[in-house]
Formats: sequence, C-alpha cells, structure tokens
Amino acid sequence: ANASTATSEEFAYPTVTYCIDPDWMPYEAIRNNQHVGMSSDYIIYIGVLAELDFQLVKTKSWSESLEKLKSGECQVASMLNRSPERERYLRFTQPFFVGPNVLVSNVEQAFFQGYENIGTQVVGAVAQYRQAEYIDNYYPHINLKLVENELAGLRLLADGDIDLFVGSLLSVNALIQKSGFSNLRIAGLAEPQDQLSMAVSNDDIELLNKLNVAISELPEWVHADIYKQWNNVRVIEEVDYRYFWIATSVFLCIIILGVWRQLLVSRYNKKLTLKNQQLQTLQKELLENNQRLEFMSVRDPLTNMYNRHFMQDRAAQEKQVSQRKNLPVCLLLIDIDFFKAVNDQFGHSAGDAVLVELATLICSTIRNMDVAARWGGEEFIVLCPKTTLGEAIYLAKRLKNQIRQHEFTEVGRMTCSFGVAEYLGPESFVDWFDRTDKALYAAKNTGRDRIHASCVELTEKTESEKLDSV
Ligand SMILES: Nc1nc2c(ncn2[C@@H]2O[C@H](COP(=O)(O)OP(=O)(O)OP(=O)(O)O)[C@@H](O)[C@H]2O)c(=O)[nH]1
Repeated sequence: ANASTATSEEFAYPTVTYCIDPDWMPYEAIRNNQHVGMSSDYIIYIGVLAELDFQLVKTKSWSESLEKLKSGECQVASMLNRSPERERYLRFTQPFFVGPNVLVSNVEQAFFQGYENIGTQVVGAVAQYRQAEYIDNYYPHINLKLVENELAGLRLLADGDIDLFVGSLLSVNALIQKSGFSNLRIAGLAEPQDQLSMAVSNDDIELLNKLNVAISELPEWVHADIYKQWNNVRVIEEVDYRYFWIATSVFLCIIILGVWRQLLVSRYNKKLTLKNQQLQTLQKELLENNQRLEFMSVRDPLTNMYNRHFMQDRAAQEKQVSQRKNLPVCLLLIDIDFFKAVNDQFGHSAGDAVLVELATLICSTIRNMDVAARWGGEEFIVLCPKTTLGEAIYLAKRLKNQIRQHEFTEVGRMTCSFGVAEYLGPESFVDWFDRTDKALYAAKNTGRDRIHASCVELTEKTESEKLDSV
C-alpha cells in the first residue's frame, strides 16, 4: 500500500449509516437526494464531535426508514421520539431538541387542551409516528385515523374528512403556511411534547455512548443557530376576525344610519322651511284680506267714506260719552238737491262722480274730530263730537258755502240741504237721527239749499220741533 493511501485511511472516521424521515420538514427530509432540515445540521456537528462519518441511506418513507433501522441496514436514526414500540429495536440517546405537539383544527373548532375533551371526533395522526402510538396506548377510545404523512392529514382536515390532526408544531405550521390551508389553525397543545433524540439500532452501546457524549458537548449556540436556520415560524393568527368584522359592520351600520338620518332631517327641515315660508305668505295674504275686509266692512265702496253701519256704532259711542261727560254732540245730514235730475241729464256715472267729489269736499271741510259717512243714496251724515248746536250750524254753513262754490266735473254747480240736531240725552240714536232727518225734510220743503236745526224741550219730553231756517 502506498503511504499516502495508508495515511488517508488512518485518519478517516468510521462510517456510520443513518436513516431519516424523508418528509418531515423542518425537522428533516430528503430533497433533491440531499438530507435537509434541522437534523442535517445536527448530524454534521455530532459527526465532528463524535468523529464519525455519517452516510445517509435514502428512503422514500418513514416506514421504510424504520424497516431499515430494524434490519440494521441503517445504524442510526437521526431525529426521533422515544416510544415503547421503538425501544424494542432501538436504543435512544438523550434528547437534543424539545418542541410541542399540537392539535390542528379548522377555524370553527373550539380550543383544545389535550385529548380529554375530544369525545367522538376523528383525530388524524401519521402512521408509525410516536403520536399515533401514544394515542393508541393512552386514549384507546379516541377515533384515530392514520395517514401517510402530515400533509395528507392536513388535507383530510381541510376537506372536513377528519375533525382534528395531531402533529409537531414546527412541521405542521410550516405545512399550513406553505400549502395555504387558510381555514386551518392550531387549536391546542397535544401531549406529550416532542423530545427528539438520535437512536442506534442493535445493541451498539459504544456508538450510543459516543453519540451521547457528542450531544452533551453541543454548545447552546448550535441549537439556537439550527433552530433559526430552519424555522421561519410565522405564528398563525389567533385573532378571531369574525368579531372584528361584526364590530366593523355594526360601526358602519351606525355611520350609515347616522348619515341617512341626517339626510332625512335636512330634507325634512328644507320642506319645513318651505312650508313655513308658504305659511308666512298665506298669513300675510290673510292679514291683508282681513284688513281689506275690515276696511270694506266699514267703508262705502263708491266714495271710500265710512258707511252707515260704522256711523251708527260711532254715534252710539259718542252719545254715551256725551251722556257721561255731559258734552254736546251733533249730527248733520246733508242731501244733494235735485240729484235725480243730474242722473237723468248727465248719466248715472256722472252722478257717481258728483257723489265722489262731494265726499272729498265734505271730508276736507269738516274738522279732524268730526266723522263723515255716506248714509245712503245722495245723503251724507257728519257726527260732530264736543260740538254745540250753534257750532254744528256754523260747520253746516261752511259746508253749504263750499258746495255752492264748487264746480262739479261735467255737472257744474250743485247745492245741498242740511238738517242739524244736537243730541239731547237720554234719547235713542233713532230718535236723534229722526229729529235730524225731520230738520232736513224741513230744509227741503222750505226751498232747499238751506240749513234747518231741530230743537226739542226735553224737560217737557215732547216731540214738537222748532225749526229754524238759517
Ligand atoms: N248716480 C247715482 N245716483 C244715485 C245713487 N244713489 C241714489 N241715486 C239717485 O239719487 C236720486 C235721488 O232722487 P230723489 O230722491 O228724487 O231726490 P232729488 O232728485 O235729489 O230731489 P230732492 O232730494 O228732493 O232735491 C235718485 O234718482 C237715485 O237713483 C248713486 O249711488 N249714484
């Protein structure tokens, strides 16, 4: 043998074959014919520390790996849990990685803590994994469904064929993220936790000791580094978004209702404002109509003077004042002479014009305190408060002269006859007016264009009249 060959053989580490689970990421797997996952790093560090040359025996399934471990074709298992079944043909090192087992469910499932409350629900577990053996031993009543691997189990769960699935946290979480099982979530912890060791087949105690020593010498940073390198754990969101959406929907509903209400209120307010404006206009019209009615009710439509109705009321009032305060008050009746002839000669509208002009003349001649009205036809009346008979006769004279001097449109000169009477309480208005009318009658009968006054001796309470031609 040449020296160089001898030297290389001298320093070569003894070869040790090992098997892994070919599909259990991130713990271990075979990808592109290479050992990957956490155990691929552990095997390097342990190999260096134990001075062993580990050689991977490739398998297609975990069952196949176990078969090869049983047969001795594989000397070492790289990363697995201890179990009574496995202890029959494997010897385990001390554990070098501890991690939880979890129950996975679809989102509708309640939270589970352990296996006690599972009842009759179907729980999936990978055949020949330690969890399957554990459930079989300790919870034989649980409806267990064995699957080929964790991915197959999660698919069954996502399709609703099983109710729960039990697996290792890291591998299950990685599969959920990678395969997009958005309706799956980790629903609780499952006992026992993973305590992953190496194991040697047969009774190779020497190899077992070497491995145990190497594992005990692994520095803490190696564990941390390996964990970080192979675990990009994204914690599956535990927040129940249903409450978030319910709260958001309620909030949105409240906002929409508020806006809707605001719109209704503003629309209602606009309508109300419009109605108020219409109401105000109507009220204004009503007020004007009432004022017009009030005006019309006391006015003569042709001359706009007060009418007979108003004069009766005013005269009654003044009569009372006169009685109470012992003040004189007089009535003047004015009647146009030969007015029929005006109508006959110039027409009715010319007659109307005379009436209007005469009304204006009367109103502009009497005093402020006097009240003039059209009594009817071509007859006018003037109520003169606080006026003695002499003063009333004087006013009548003024009126008579004003009329005589006035040129009526179309018609020319006109005259009027006057009846004057002072109120002599306690007579009625009818009696007072009657006396005034009689005085006017006398003026007419004695030639017109003149004034007659009524004088009655009240002490004697007689109806006799003394007519004075003025
Ligand atoms: N144009 C007009 N004529 C009226 C109105 N009211 C009454 N008359 C007329 O006035 C006239 C009154 O005639 P009479 O009672 O005979 O009196 P008169 O012709 O004035 O004669 P004396 O009073 O006796 O001087 C009638 O022809 C009525 O038709 C009116 O509002 N307009």
